[in-house]
Amino acid sequence: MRPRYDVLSIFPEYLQPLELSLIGKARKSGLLSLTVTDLRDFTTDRHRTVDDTPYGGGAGMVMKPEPWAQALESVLEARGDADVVDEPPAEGEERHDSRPLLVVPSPAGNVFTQRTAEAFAQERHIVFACGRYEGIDERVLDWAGERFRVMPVSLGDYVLNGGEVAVMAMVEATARLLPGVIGNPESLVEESHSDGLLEYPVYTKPAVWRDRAVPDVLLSGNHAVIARARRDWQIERTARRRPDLIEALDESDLNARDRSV
Ligand SMILES: CC(C)N1CCN(Cc2ccc(Cn3ccc4ccc(-c5n[nH]c(N)c5C#N)cc43)cc2)CC1
Repeated sequence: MRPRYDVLSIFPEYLQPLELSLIGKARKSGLLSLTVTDLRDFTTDRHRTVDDTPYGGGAGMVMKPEPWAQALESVLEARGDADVVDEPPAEGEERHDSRPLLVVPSPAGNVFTQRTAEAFAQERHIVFACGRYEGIDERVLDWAGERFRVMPVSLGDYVLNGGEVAVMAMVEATARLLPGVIGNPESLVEESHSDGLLEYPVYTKPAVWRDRAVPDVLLSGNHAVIARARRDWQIERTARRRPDLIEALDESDLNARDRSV
């Protein structure tokens, strides 16, 4: 599967860093397709207006619905597989919903986590709608629900000025899970959050740096003991920095991790 990601924004240049590094290489080697489109290309007035005053009053401006509908319809037409018919579901399986996923970054969205990134990495086509101002006219999300699976998503409990930063993070967190994007897939296994715990501390040469030595256990060559030490450091670090994650892991889960070392 070659996933397709479309990003709609009034600041397309904001997404240029996605042309760099591993994601840029993945695009160039055809592991994924990423297209960024300027929402203003779907306006009709000479000022290329995308916003207007809010009904009901209040501070700020709201993004007009029509440019969004035109842009989203254009993305659907460009899919080129509009006539794709979903294969009938196998016995006992749910019917596959081939509608693309429309991710709408929002302070009011469900929080994006590693689980969300893993789910996104299974998607054939994701459209990311970067809002600005006070947000997008709510009717757009309602209208889009006829053609997309609509998912409001928040990067976290803090306020940004728009959706672009969130989309950068989501695309990176998702694309790095795709086969072939990260050189060594092993490095995906022991990452923070991949197993519910924060990752262990890492060290490299020199063995002693500014009077600080690498923990002896890492120089022992005993892989079972090293693995055990790393697990202990993960649990200790998680308990100290993210006790909420420890609570989310039940006792048997933690013990199972210990047994697996
Ligand atoms: C009372 C009245 C003056 N209040 C005014 C502020 N309102 C909340 C409000 C605040 C900022 C923005 C700016 N903005 C526009 C599109 C957009 C997309 C994502 C995010 C965003 N922020 N934080 C995240 N984790 C996000 C994600 N993902 C922010 C966005 C939009 C909306 C609440 C009402």
